[in-house]
Amino acid sequence: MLVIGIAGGTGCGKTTVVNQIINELPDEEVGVISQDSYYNDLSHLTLPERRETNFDHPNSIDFKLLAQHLKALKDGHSIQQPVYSFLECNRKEETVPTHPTKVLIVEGILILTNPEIREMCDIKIFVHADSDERLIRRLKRDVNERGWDLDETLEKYQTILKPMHDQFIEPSKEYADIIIPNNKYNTVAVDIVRSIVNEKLV
Ligand SMILES: Nc1ncnc2c1ncn2[C@@H]1O[C@H](COP(=O)(O)OP(=O)(O)O)[C@@H](O)[C@H]1O
Ligand SMILES: Nc1ccn([C@@H]2O[C@H](COP(=O)(O)O)[C@@H](O)[C@H]2O)c(=O)n1
Repeated sequence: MLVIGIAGGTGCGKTTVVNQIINELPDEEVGVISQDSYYNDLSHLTLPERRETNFDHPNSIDFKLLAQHLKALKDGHSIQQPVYSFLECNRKEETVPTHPTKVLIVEGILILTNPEIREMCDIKIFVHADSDERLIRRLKRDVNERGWDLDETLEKYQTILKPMHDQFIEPSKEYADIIIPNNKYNTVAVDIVRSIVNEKLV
């Protein structure tokens, strides 16, 4: 199994890049695991308390379970991947059966901050977009899709997202084998990664 780790700050375009890479590739050959599925279970908190959580700190992720699942998939075993609700700020009851594939992409803001996960990635990619681009994209998404208002999102950016990005996410760039500039759509970089994936699939 070829494991590709894809990190980068919120709104840099990780999900978009992943979709461009896997577009038209057979589902049974290429799998995707999102770090978001592995946010800690916060069922003991109320929704208002969960909404106050710092979701950009490495401690917000159950990296132990993620590493365990990656190892199982690499060893050829299926896993039950947790499902996350951004509206509820918590894991759902249901899980998704996820089977081993020839290529596995693991994506998330904090993927390259964890030594054990880094160790399991054959190729480490960091998607870069400038902070103003990322803030604009994030604002649109939080307000239109995730039930936050403008002021809440801006405050969260200043008090959590930016400090966590500077402390944990940006420094993890040094571990990347490939950095994809993504202020604009970068079809050349995506094609290079697609050709690496295709090589593994023949
Ligand atoms: N290169 C790009 N140029 C303009 N908009 C982009 C680009 N890449 C992604 N987007 C948009 O920015 C938003 C965030 O992208 P997404 O892929 O979800 O980022 P991430 O997964 O890193 O948070 C989405 O609305 C997406 O369509
Ligand atoms: N309940 C939550 C959990 C996380 N977030 C934010 O998601 C961001 C990571 O996802 P990207 O697609 O942007 O990489 C992260 O910055 C968290 O703040 C959230 O809004 N709500």
